[in-house]
Amino acid sequence: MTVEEFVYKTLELLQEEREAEIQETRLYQENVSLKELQSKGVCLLKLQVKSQSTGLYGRTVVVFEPRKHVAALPSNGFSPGDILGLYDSGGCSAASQLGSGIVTRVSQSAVSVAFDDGLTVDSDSLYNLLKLANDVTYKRMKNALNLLNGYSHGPAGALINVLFGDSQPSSMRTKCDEIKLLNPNLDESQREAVSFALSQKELAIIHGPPGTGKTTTVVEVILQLVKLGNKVLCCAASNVAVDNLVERLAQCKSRVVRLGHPARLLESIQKHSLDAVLAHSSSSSIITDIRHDMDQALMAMKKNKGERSDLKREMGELRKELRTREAAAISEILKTADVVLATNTGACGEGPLKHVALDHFDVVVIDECAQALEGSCWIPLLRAPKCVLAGDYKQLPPTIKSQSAASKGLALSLMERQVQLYGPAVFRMLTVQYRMNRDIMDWASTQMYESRLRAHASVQDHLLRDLAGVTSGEETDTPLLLIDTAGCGLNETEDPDELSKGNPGEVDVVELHIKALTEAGVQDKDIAVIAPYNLQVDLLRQRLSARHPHLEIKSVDGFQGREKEAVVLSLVRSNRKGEVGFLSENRRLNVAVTRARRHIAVVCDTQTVQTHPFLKSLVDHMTRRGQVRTAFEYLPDIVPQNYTRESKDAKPKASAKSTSAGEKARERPQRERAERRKTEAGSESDSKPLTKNQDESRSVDIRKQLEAFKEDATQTLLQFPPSLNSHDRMLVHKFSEELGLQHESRGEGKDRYLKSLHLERMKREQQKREENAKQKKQPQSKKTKAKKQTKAGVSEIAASSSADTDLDSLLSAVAKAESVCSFIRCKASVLTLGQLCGFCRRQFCLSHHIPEVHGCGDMAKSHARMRISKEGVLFAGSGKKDNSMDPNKKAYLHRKLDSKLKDLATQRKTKSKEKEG
Ligand SMILES: Nc1ncnc2c1ncn2[C@@H]1O[C@H](COP(=O)(O)OP(=O)(O)OP(=O)(O)O)[C@@H](O)[C@H]1O
Ligand SMILES: [Zn+2]
Ligand SMILES: [Zn+2]
Repeated sequence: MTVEEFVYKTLELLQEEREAEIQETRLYQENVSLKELQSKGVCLLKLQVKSQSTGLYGRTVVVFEPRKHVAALPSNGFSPGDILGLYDSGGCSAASQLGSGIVTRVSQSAVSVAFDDGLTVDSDSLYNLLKLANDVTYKRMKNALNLLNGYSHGPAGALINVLFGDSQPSSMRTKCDEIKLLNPNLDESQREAVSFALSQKELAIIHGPPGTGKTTTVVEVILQLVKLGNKVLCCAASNVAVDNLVERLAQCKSRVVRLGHPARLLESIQKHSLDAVLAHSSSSSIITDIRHDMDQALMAMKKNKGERSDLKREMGELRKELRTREAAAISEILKTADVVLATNTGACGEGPLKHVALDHFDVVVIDECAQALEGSCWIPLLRAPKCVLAGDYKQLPPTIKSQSAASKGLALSLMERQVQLYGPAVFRMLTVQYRMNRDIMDWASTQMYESRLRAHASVQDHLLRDLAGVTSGEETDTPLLLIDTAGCGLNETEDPDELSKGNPGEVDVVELHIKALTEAGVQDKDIAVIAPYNLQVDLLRQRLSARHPHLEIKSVDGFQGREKEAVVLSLVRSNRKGEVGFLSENRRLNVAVTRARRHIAVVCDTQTVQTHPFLKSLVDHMTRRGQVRTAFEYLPDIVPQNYTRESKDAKPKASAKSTSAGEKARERPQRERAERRKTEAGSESDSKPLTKNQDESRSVDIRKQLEAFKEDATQTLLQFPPSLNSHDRMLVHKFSEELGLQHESRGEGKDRYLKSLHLERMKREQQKREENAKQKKQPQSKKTKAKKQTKAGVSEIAASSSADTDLDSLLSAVAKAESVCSFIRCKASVLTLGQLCGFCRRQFCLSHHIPEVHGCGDMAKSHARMRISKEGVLFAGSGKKDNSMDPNKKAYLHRKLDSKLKDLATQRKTKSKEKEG
């Protein structure tokens, strides 16, 4: 591709992207409810002011937090440097904007925003924040691309030729194999990368997979370049990455200056910002004097209307003087600095860099290059004859709104384009990683990095149990844990209006696993919970944030560049079609998994996600190298899809019926087919630990044991030895569920055993216990847990006040209960935007209408299960196949199920009548 073609095409794609963004913003402001905006992560509603202060060179910094009863902010796409509009809680229309500011910090519980214009906020009011589209970036990219197109003389001529394939990259004549490293700890691959970067004449790429010390290497490259007398311009796509480099370089005593709005910089970095350096420079007192004079002139202008024109002239002169003085001071500062750092777009020619010559810099270093639009890289690139690009194009590319622009090439980063153009001749890969236990690393290494990664000895075997204060146990001894929800009916949400996806059942499992980890002594702050969907992130936060305030719960994209000791990944997707949505982006899964240092737990429906080969490779890896559990082990009361057990309060007699011999006989052939399918799928790849035959005979064995136990009325307990591996344990659970046997795991580690109890025997026991309890006249029913979370509903109010027979107060209580959300302590009005829960028939606001949120989760789940069994999915593992199920058979099952349900209902009615009578 020629420069002209590239520029032409990129400008067009950027335009398309820009239009998509504008279109989206317009949609937001016109048709979409604020609530929806919030769920898309572009706005935050009804925030209160936590604090406001003057800081940051005269700017007002306001910290916003959610209202008192909300534990955490909804998941959002806000990051430092974003431009936000401020609105009162009424809306987000352009007309009602109170001001705009820049995000300085975002945590799970607060957002800090710096406002330029002395704006003050009212600490009693509620505010909305909306992310504003920012066309400054576009303008700068467009400028740079146009400059690139017409580039004739400037320092980057030879570099441009290389980057467009017009001339081959070359290396320096003087070899520098005798570099004295400033950091003696660099490993072989890092040294090689440093020496390669120094010896290349125009282009060097450092490919740094997760945890391989890319920043460490880039810092060494920069320090070496400076030692050789080079002036370095160092850029990255994000403010965070730039600040990280500033911090590391400053530690090494190099003279650094950070360009950019001080509000966008980390506090520890601010002293290196141009503003701060300027304030401490020798010219600063003169500049302060001039500013002072200007302030006085301004005051005078306000007072003496008559002398205005004179004062105006004076102001003009002062302003001009200020500008020349400042320019001289800035120029001096930039020229004496060794390294100037900025974001790609911050390195534009209209900013402070206009005060240095175009050929001032010798090398441009771009970190995180794979996360930047190529257009933005051209802003700094035109300023030097050589560039060093660092990053990992196997992680997520920049976020692009327009799918079409992305697929037409906008998502291709400069780094990846060069690797495609020249191959190994222009890059060195870092191959020792300092983060992950090798069992975690191996999957990513094989799938993404040609099996070239090695785990450093300091991390290769590290486990959670090696952390101070953490006890050894099943959870903390394993680097890989797969919690399989297949066949457990923990389906993803199916709201067609909701663009995002959630999975409340997986939230339950994640909660229990977090509990196990923290009980073993792992600290909240060392655990990340990652989900690919914002809705799931919100459900997880609602459940976990209050109890674990330091637990980070984020989307995959929000975790790029980070690491945690333990990562719990909820993959969310669970559906009969095997749809995996944007989990199918391999790089997203790569990022998610490679955040983990010592432990990763993946909660997923293997049946659904295995339809995608890359996801399947992860499941296979975890099955082979790690522990596998089924969600049954976590949620003992979930019902497998093959086994229709009625709701808990029904009588045991009915339950015996539902596993009648006739029904079992009908299920068996289907189950066998499913098993066959499973082993066939396993044998397609060589990934299964057991051969097809071994696997089959193993499962037949276990099944026989369980069946024999069930037939034998003399036995009440069957124990399995602790030596059972995790796959076998899963089989025990699966078959026990299918046969209607109660089962549980007891003990820890080696002492662990699994026991199965005959369900009917258990029920008999329970019945006895219940009868005893009834005789003791226990008034409360056991199952009030769900109701506890909600306010007294209409029916309960009626019950309590009918005692007073005060009809008026009853009516007003009912009216009130109907106008506000029924969730405890929530005061949100439901008059216009309420949602009726189909299970408890109460009105909830949009934050609380999801059954799982307000306590109807169990009912929703059993409802969903019911529907699934109606639709013909009758046993674990049948999720995909049933499309091809014989329609006659399906109809038959359908009728059968309906009549059974009717039976149960009449049984229950007569039972309760008996009780009353
Ligand atoms: N040669 C080395 N010897 C020992 N530890 C190292 C070495 N290089 C890097 N590390 C360690 O590895 C971790 C990651 O390093 P660094 O911060 O440079 O990587 P990064 O580039 O920011 O991360 P990533 O590689 O994920 O992009 C740090 O804790 C660092 O101390
Ligand atoms: Zn409800
Ligand atoms: Zn509510």
